[in-house]
Amino acid sequence: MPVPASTRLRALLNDPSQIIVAPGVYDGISARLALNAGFGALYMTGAGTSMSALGVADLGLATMTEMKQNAEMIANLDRSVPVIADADTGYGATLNVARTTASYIAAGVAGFHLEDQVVNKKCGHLAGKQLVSKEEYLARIHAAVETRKRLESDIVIIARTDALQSLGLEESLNRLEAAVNAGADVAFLEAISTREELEAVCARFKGKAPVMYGMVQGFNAYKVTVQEAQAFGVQIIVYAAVCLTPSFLAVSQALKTLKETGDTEQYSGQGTPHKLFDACGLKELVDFDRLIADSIQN
Ligand SMILES: C[C@](O)(C(=O)O)[C@H](CC(=O)O)C(=O)O
Repeated sequence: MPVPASTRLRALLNDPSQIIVAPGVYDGISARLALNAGFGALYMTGAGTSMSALGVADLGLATMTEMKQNAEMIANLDRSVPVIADADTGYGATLNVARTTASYIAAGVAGFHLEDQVVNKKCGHLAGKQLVSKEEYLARIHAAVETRKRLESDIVIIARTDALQSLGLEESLNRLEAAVNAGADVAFLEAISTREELEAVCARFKGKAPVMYGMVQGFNAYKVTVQEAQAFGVQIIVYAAVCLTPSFLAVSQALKTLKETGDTEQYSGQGTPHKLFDACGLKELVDFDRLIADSIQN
């Protein structure tokens, strides 16, 4: 029996000398490229899923089913590489959160984060976010923890709070601490923008729970390298936009060039689309097909 991805993620988390670096992926190509680049974990960005699967900005429009479907595809490209997936608010009340947890477990997701925004949420870096009460947030965490227990899973539950913007640092840390006491495994303070905030979350959870940091370039996120994050005590760092930003910029440029010049020949010497097929498993698929054909003939 192969080791479940959640168990692998737990093993990584149990070693505080390691930092888990998870690039944000949102579709088959970005996930394949991140796997081919050798990352030991992936992060399924909800913002990226919303934009790539639905064509809309991250305003809580993606449903649980759409999120789970994307997470399942990504998690099953290489089951030995754990995928941490965005589960937003859990998509409803307690029973919805339980269903989300069960669905993510069945999909092969290794870990997921649950936050305290209202169901019609916004990307964590936008203004005007609204929160549910601490009690309602903790009910979400309890529902996930209880479901995990009933399904005998070890999926990693990451508590995220978006409270920094409206309630401030101390109340945000209190919310995360209560979530960890309720059985969440990891603390994720969303939209950190200063060194003090990053230091404070690491200090509060030192020896109690691993800390996750969301490093989104271009927003107001406090900028750290992987090495600096590790020195602060961060154990998971996710780069939600690392694939989104270059794909947005490069594709926009290529389309502009086609529109203006009527030509795509500047890419002709690059060896694509063949290289892209190779990046997405062409050789393995052809080899498999041949193996079966040979086995029928013999
Ligand atoms: C982490 C995040 O939830 C995501 O969906 O990747 C987003 C990131 C983004 O919008 O770039 C967030 O809310 O921070």
